[in-house]
Amino acid sequence: MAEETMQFKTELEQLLHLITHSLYSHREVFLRELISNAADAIDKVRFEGLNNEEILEGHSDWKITLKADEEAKTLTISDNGIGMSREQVIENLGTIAHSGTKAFLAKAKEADLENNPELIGQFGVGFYASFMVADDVTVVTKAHGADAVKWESNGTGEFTLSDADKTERGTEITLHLKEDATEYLNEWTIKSTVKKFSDFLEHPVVLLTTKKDEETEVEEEVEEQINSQKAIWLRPKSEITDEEYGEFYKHISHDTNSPAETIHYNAEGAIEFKALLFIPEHKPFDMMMNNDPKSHLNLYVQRVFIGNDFENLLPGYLRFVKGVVDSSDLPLNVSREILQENPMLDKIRKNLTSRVLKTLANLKKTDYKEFEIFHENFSTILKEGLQSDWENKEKIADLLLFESTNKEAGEKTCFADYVENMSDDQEEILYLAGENRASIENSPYLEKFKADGKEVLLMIDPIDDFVIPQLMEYKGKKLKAVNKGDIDGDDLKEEEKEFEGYIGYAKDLLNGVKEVKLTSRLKDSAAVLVGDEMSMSPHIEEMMRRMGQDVPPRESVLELNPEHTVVKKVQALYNANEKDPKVETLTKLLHDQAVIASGAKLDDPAGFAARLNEVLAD
Ligand SMILES: Nc1ncnc2c1ncn2[C@@H]1O[C@H](COP(=O)(O)OP(=O)(O)OP(=O)(O)O)[C@@H](O)[C@H]1O
Repeated sequence: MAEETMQFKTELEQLLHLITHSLYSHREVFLRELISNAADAIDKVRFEGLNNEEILEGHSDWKITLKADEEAKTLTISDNGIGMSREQVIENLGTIAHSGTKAFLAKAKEADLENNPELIGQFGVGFYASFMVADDVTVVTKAHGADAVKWESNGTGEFTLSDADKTERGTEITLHLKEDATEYLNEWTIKSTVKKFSDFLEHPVVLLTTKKDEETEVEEEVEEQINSQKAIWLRPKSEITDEEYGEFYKHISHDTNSPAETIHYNAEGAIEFKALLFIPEHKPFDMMMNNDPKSHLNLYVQRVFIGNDFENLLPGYLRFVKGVVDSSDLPLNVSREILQENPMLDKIRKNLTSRVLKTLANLKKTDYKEFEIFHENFSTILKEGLQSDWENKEKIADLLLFESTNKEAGEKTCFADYVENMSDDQEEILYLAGENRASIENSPYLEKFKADGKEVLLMIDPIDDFVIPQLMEYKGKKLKAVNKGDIDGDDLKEEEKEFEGYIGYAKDLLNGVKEVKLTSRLKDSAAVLVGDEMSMSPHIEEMMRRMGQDVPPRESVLELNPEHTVVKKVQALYNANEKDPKVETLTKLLHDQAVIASGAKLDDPAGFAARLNEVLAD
């Protein structure tokens, strides 16, 4: 096929511009990216070869080869992996921008890219990192059953494709190094960079150098393996340094920080596997950018990489956990679909889940400060487990921290401490969910409990209102939202007789109110709206409306404080003359203020303003 010139996709062009113009420091990451692509390509062909040996073409001496040519100023990275067909080259290296590219571009603009070159890896733009060090890149590649093809570009606007005469499957990437990047021709630099980033890679990384035989003066190529190739998760814990764990974590997570916790163990017994898991301290960028609800641990079977998309390896609510699971009990030569169904995976999941939860519980006990950082970043995700993992509900609940009426803003407590501090006569765990602490800490819903000296948990994470009710109870104590349903001892049946007429009037007058009653739950406030036990809190309804979702009309109970001057006044006015227009104005105002205090929005703010002005002018 004739030579063909094609345009990069717009986003890729922008990306390349950024890479070539902004990235001068930490450029060594290009080698990590290219070597990791080569390793992925080998994993892919090896995996496909399990069921279709033909594809291997008798060529499975897996190897990633680096070769520096001082004269030509080129560094070549080659592999005998899966290779690419012409169509795949066009797609992968030019026209399809990975979903993360846009996000990367947005982030790169605001971030100081020069000091954060890790962004390159975090957004899956790996191959293009080549242009940090090269002004011209050539890719020659051949896939099984396809013709070899050559891709070439100087990273500005377009790339060319032409035929190539490569005969063996695999990919060879030649970087023509920029004048200021020739250090990557240096043997020592190459070796130390590979050691740093790719030492644990399962496949050998070899360096080809030309050495002159001192006696014969004949030049010959020498091949030297430069990575130790020891899968870190297979090595004994005692031999692994924190740096090694840290580098490996960064490699698989694309995080730039060290993990909060490292979990490394061998499971033995009913099922045998090795796991190396990391709990991050902060949310890595990729997690902030996409909302994938699944976990992605890397699954190996007898050291062969199988994939990172096995949903039943770890539940979605632990998706912040990064790591590797390697099992020798799972069958190797079956399709991914069949493997996905294997009941062993469920056993592994149970084991991993309980290990992660135990580690978090231990972190909470031994390093509360570190745990708080973890909680700040990941508790919203963790809470999803209250809904989906009934078996571990209480263990998850034990890991949750909440603000409370007994603590200063920002200070947290947990269910266990709450229950510990409950007085003997208190039967329920009380909580109030809202948008933020400031908007709920003076809420009328809390008045009675404050007066009685009872602690109320203040739940200000938007997910709380959805998931906390699912917990139902903790250590036998029922959970009770103080703005929903009845509360003990708030009935004022006797007094209600006196207010009977007015209560009936108010109920008929007000929209969205299914019942009006008197309450003793209020001390300073005049009125409050109370939802059904199972209803959503008004602030959640508000949030859903803002997201364009349908919210069914709410029917609440309006509770009035018979001790309050305004309530007394309106009742007296009603008794004197039920047609007095002030009765209507004041009743609506009582309702308006209860709506505002509940965190909901007024249906008719202009009407409220008019009513308020009427009263003020009186
Ligand atoms: N050595 C290679 N052999 C075969 N295919 C390759 C090779 N290098 C890159 N590719 C293909 O090109 C695609 C794009 O590579 P690139 O490094 O830009 O992103 P990625 O590897 O998918 O993402 P990430 O870098 O985050 O892992 C790869 O997904 C792969 O399909």
